[in-house]
Amino acid sequence: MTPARVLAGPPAADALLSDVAARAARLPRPPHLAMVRLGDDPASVSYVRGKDRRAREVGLGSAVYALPETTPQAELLALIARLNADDAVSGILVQLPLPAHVSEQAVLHAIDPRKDVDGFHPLNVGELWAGRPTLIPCTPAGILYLLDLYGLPVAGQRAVVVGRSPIVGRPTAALLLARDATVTLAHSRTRDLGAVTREADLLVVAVGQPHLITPEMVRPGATVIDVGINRVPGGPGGKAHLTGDVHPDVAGVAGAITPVPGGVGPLTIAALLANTVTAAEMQAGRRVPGASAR
Ligand SMILES: Nc1nc2c(c(=O)[nH]1)N[C@@H](CN(C=O)c1ccc(C(=O)N[C@@H](CCC(=O)O)C(=O)O)cc1)CN2
Repeated sequence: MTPARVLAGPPAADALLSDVAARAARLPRPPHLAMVRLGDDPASVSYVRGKDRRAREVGLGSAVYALPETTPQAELLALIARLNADDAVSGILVQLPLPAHVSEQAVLHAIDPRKDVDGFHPLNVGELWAGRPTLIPCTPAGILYLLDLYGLPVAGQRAVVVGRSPIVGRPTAALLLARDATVTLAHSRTRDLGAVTREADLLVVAVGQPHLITPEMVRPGATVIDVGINRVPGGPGGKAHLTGDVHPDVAGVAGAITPVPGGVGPLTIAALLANTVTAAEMQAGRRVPGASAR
């Protein structure tokens, strides 16, 4: 069997970002993204820094509110209320995960749904599941953009999503359904996972378990989207290295596959900036909400 086509994330992210820059330039003022981070978790620091840098590169305004890990929930909610009320702010993002003393639900519910560029507010979640256009979580939006850019079909495909997280698994299933795929959502209690994944024309894996998906679990020729970002020991110089939820040997069976790193990850940031421009367009009365679920 010929090795799988590699679906590289960076060129797809660049294509999306050039569209973001063009749309931002057509607005009366640059869209502005406000990001809130609590604590100094190295991965969160790096992701927020990447979002801030990319935002500025494409002509968006960006501000990072880096708060101590011990910040009381009430203080965080007060900051969100100020950002909600500030007309200069187009989009608000609170980087996850949050420290244990802060309720993720309280925080995500507090963000104005029109500025919810992560698509995590229950109103936006509900609109997505209803199949209506709305602000869509960034990794799922990035996955669909990647599939479209590489010309891979979605409508009518048997899609299996492994993982039911609110950030990736659930919204990806909703989005694939909105795009007319036949969707199965598998999870940690799914019996005979291999039998389920072998049914997939399109397999999306987002569980955070290194190499969970092995070649015999994949239908020959299937498209495999690996969302796992696992830091495991054994990299050069004894350092940790990144690996996905999909075993590298799956590339010998699949028709197309995303690498880790350099697959879906870069699309997450590009999709966030696309959502920020969408939010700004909506606020400027230039766009019907979202218009990107289908
Ligand atoms: N408020 C949010 N919090 C989190 C989200 C989110 O969408 N909104 N997603 C993840 C983290 N994340 C963005 O925030 C993110 C994850 C991975 C990447 C990425 O580019 N990954 C690279 C590898 C980078 C590395 O070395 O770690 C890749 O896959 O090539 C970007 C953004 C959780 N929190």
